[in-house]
Amino acid sequence: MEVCNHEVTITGQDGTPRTIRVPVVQELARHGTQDPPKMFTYSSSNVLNIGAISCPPEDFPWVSMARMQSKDPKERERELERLAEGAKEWGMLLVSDHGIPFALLEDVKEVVNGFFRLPFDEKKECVGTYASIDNMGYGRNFVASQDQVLDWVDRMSMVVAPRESTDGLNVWPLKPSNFRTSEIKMRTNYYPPCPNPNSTIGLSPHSDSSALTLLFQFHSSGGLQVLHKNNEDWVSVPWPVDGLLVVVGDLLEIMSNGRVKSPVHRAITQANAERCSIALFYNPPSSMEIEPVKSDDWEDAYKRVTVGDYIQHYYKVHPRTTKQAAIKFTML
Ligand SMILES: O=C(O)CCC(=O)C(=O)O
Ligand SMILES: [Fe+2]
Repeated sequence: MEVCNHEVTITGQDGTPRTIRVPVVQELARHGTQDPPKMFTYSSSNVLNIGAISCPPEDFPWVSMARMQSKDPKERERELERLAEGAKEWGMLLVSDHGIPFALLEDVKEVVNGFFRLPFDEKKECVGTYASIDNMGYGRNFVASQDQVLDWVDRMSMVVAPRESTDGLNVWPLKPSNFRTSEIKMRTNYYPPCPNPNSTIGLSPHSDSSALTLLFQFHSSGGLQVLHKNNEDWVSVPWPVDGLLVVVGDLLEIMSNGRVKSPVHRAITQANAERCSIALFYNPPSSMEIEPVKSDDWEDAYKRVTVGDYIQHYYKVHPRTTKQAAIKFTML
């Protein structure tokens, strides 16, 4: 079998960058690999427990955009309270009645599927080269060291806003031609089926460095799990197919002075199903300084930080470490 590889630059212990080659998981799946390479599998000394409890949809927080924009101030207020409660307890919530036409979401799926269905060489060719701390372009999830167990995912990431920004625009795929219609910063995650879902992970546990993330998935077969902040249980997110999911990111945790927390989440793999998700990351400009909101009844827990400095730090420690280690950078 001819193996296609992503080229990944890692920084060695002595600080020198080195390029390593990592198999493209979509290609492994396409060739019907029954035994994922060791670099993707957790062993008995390095245990992965993908179990999670299920959560009835009515117990998971959601808000209605329609009610949030209601003419009735009481209804708006009630919905805002639900939003605040959900964000505080879970750090994420589903959004219904979002008003985005189903047909438009279907078009987005079609375009992203169109990209991932291209042969590997064409995908590589039609997405320009890139070099950035946050892994823009067509490639894979972060690789910090050669000893790391790698995630079973291929990704495409690009900076798409502000409009005048040229940062990352060279990674806009040229095919399919309608890929250029969006104005937002996005990352697509493609998780091929994996014959070994109990010893691989689609996306390792992480919190998002963003202020807010908006997530959209193509299949309701499941895959996203969130760590509940109180009991530290992994919970499968009960995510309906047309629902959007809003996730609190680290920057919002800092700005809210810890009133809302960015949740740790992960994506598992599935034996017989592929899955695709799109994440839109919303950040203030990188030169902006953010500071925790002050109030008399809440003790200051975070420092002022420049967005760019935080993101730089996040990617320096990511994914070798836990969320706590990343956000500690800004804690008093
Ligand atoms: O695939 C998913 O549902 C989660 C994606 C995600 O967490 C991310 O891209 O940061
Ligand atoms: Fe995430």
